[in-house]
Amino acid sequence: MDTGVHLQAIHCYEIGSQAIHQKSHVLSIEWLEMSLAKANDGTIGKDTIEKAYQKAIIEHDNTRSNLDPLDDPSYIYEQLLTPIQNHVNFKSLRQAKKQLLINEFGGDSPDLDLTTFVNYWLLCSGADLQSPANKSKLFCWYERKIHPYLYIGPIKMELLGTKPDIVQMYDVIGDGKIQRLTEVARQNLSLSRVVDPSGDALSPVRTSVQSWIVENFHEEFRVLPKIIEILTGLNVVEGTSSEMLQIAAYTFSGHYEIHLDALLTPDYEGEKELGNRMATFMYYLQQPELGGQTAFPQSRVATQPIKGSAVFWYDLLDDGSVDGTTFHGACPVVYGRKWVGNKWIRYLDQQKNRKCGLKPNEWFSIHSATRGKI
Ligand SMILES: O=C(O)CCC(=O)C(=O)O
Ligand SMILES: [Fe+2]
Repeated sequence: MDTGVHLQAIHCYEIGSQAIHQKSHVLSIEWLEMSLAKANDGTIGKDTIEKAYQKAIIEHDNTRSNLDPLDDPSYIYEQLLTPIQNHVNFKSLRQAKKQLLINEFGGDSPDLDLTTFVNYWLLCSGADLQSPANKSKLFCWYERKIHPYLYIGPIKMELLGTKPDIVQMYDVIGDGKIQRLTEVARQNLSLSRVVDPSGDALSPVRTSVQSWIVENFHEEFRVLPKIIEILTGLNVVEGTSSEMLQIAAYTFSGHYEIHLDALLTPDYEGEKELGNRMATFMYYLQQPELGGQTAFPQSRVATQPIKGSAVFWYDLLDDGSVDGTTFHGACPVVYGRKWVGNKWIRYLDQQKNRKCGLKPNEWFSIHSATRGKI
């Protein structure tokens, strides 16, 4: 959305300088870079900006050196910037950082590393991180084959990323149902929590409100899990093979930093009986004007929160172990409101329908899965 209002070099400088005071290192460096890029507008001397910029880099690197890298990666870059800045092959620090992220990306490590974290923010800012080779594997199609129902009403599906596969399905829920779901959810909203080892916790990592809907209690919603069964080929029976429907709403700046949906605390309620969260089917129920994408750093894609669509991916590998490449996060909403509905599908009840893979921990491949593999 272009509002037609543009910041001048001096504005970016002011913001960058404030950010230095507040020790927001990433922000200060990026705003000062922006100020440098605009310096020709003559609103402030280039030397002044340059001085502040060097100061920001030194402060960043000092902080970086004194910190346990996993302490709080969100306000520092994952590497010292001074040596990169001195590297002759790069025209700008911004370009160097991007290249480093891309070089370092792609390892199989299931751990949340800093690159994953930074890529989340890059994706949220609209960066295109998919290589042409990646993109050549993507496609979209009308799904008509996986269930007889779809012969009459095929569903538009799009493979948006691979490893892990991320599929968006369009027009899977209509405006009437969306309105009713949000009405019912509103009666019972509370601040979102995250699952942590000591139980549920409020956290700045997740800033939204949410409520749970038992679809079975509402005649009008009973059809919803059945539709998900048709679309995914999985069993989606509430309480047996899936959880209740979680509705969450975000307003300005609301976000959910990268996380795994699969549960890592083995004695978490319900996990033993139902198995872990095997797959996520997430509806977009209301579309913000700007922001609010869902970023998948490993697949290098951010899905757009298009109302009425849903995003689907597997959180576990074939053998039931957690797929550490499924880190994802809700990007901050910049303007407007966003509502989503999460249906988490559990592992154990799927065994009857699902063919085992040939390797012990194979990745699920969604387009072949939806074409009848499972
Ligand atoms: O809102 C989104 O885009 C993602 C939400 C999410 O990942 C979650 O609730 O687990
Ligand atoms: Fe999630």
